[in-house]
Amino acid sequence: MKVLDGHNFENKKALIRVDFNVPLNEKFEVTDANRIEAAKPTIIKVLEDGGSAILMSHLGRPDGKRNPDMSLKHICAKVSEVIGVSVKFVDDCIGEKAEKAAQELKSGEVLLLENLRYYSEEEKGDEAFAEKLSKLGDVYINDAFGTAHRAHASTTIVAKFFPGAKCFGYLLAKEIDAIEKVMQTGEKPVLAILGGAKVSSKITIIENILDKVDDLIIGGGMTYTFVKAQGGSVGDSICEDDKMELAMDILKQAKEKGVNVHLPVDVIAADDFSPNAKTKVLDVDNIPNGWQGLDAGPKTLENFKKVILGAKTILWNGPVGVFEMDAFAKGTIAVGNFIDEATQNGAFSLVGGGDSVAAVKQFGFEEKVSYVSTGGGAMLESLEGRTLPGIAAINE
Ligand SMILES: Nc1ncnc2c1ncn2[C@@H]1O[C@H](COP(=O)(O)OP(=O)(O)O)[C@@H](O)[C@H]1O
Ligand SMILES: O=C(OP(=O)(O)O)[C@H](O)COP(=O)(O)O
Repeated sequence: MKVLDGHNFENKKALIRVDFNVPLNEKFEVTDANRIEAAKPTIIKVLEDGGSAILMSHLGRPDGKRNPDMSLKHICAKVSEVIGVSVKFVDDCIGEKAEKAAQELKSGEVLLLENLRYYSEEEKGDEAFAEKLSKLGDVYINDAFGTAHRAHASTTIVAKFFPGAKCFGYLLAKEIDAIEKVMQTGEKPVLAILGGAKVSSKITIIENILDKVDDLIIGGGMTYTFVKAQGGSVGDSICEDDKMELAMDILKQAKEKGVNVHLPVDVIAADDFSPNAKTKVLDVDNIPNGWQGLDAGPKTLENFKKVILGAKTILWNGPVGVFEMDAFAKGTIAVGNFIDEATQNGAFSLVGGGDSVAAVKQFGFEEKVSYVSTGGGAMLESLEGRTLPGIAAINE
């Protein structure tokens, strides 16, 4: 892997693609600086070597127009605070103004460029636009894992203008390493816990990981398609009838590959999809009409506990219940606690993909698992086994 450590940035201007696509409140304040903190080690390495850092990112989806609500100037103060260096801002990312600001940058200084997506050329992966970006730095570093699944000008195309002078930042390297630990080099038994709403959105991941794991826990809304496919009654639970054949095929493939699949045996069922619904514990395959399964039941959690505590490598993607409602969050919290215990016992645990991180943060598991990914879509695509264009561009 072409990592940062092999480079010395003394007197170099490093053009760094970061993912500062962070949430802002109505006063345009950063409400979660995790992605900024995650990019800090790379920026500090460049500065400590005696180089300067030019940071480029997108924020939101302005669709090729200058939208002041999505200006990166809103986050400049936060970046300064996190990095501990006063960050300069220029209200463009290409052209004379940006080039002048980059030129004037001295060793130890940091410049933040305006939103890349103010130009439609960014998302189109336009070569001329990428070349203009490349004029700003001597070296290109990609540290934007959250955007590594996009073949955009700043994440992918720009790399070709830096032959021999491009590398991954520490964050991207850490994300790649975490994925490899689960998918290739992890100590056995390797366990994947897949939850979330629908089978259809996880199917490629399931098929890909069947070759990598020893155990697979399936939870959340996906459960009911598997249960109904095997002849169970799921009542009003979320179920994709058109995916039942696929569910049976997954179970068959798992058997052939020697993967132990663990499905819920009981559920917390509710008479309404609401926080105030009446609830009762029911067997997963005997849910009457008028009731729907919204969380894992007690026997299920006992089973999950054994499997999780027996695992040495754990991947967790997707909640096992409707965690947004307190009444149906217990299963997801319990799974988080079991993963915490397994991690304390020496297992490696990775959480990521989609909105999984939201659940982990809500319940304070961030510090308790080995690694929480900074990428939603990028992690999902990695778990699907796809090569991310942002990663390929550095390796080429
Ligand atoms: N039994 C269930 N019935 C309906 N929705 C569920 C159930 N279990 C989990 N969910 C929902 O799944 C959603 C997350 O699904 P998904 O987006 O696929 O996960 P992720 O984003 O983590 O990959 C959550 O909003 C959660 O409420
Ligand atoms: O936040 C992001 O993606 P994520 O919400 O899937 O983690 C990235 O910054 C990518 O943004 P995009 O999905 O607008 O290309």
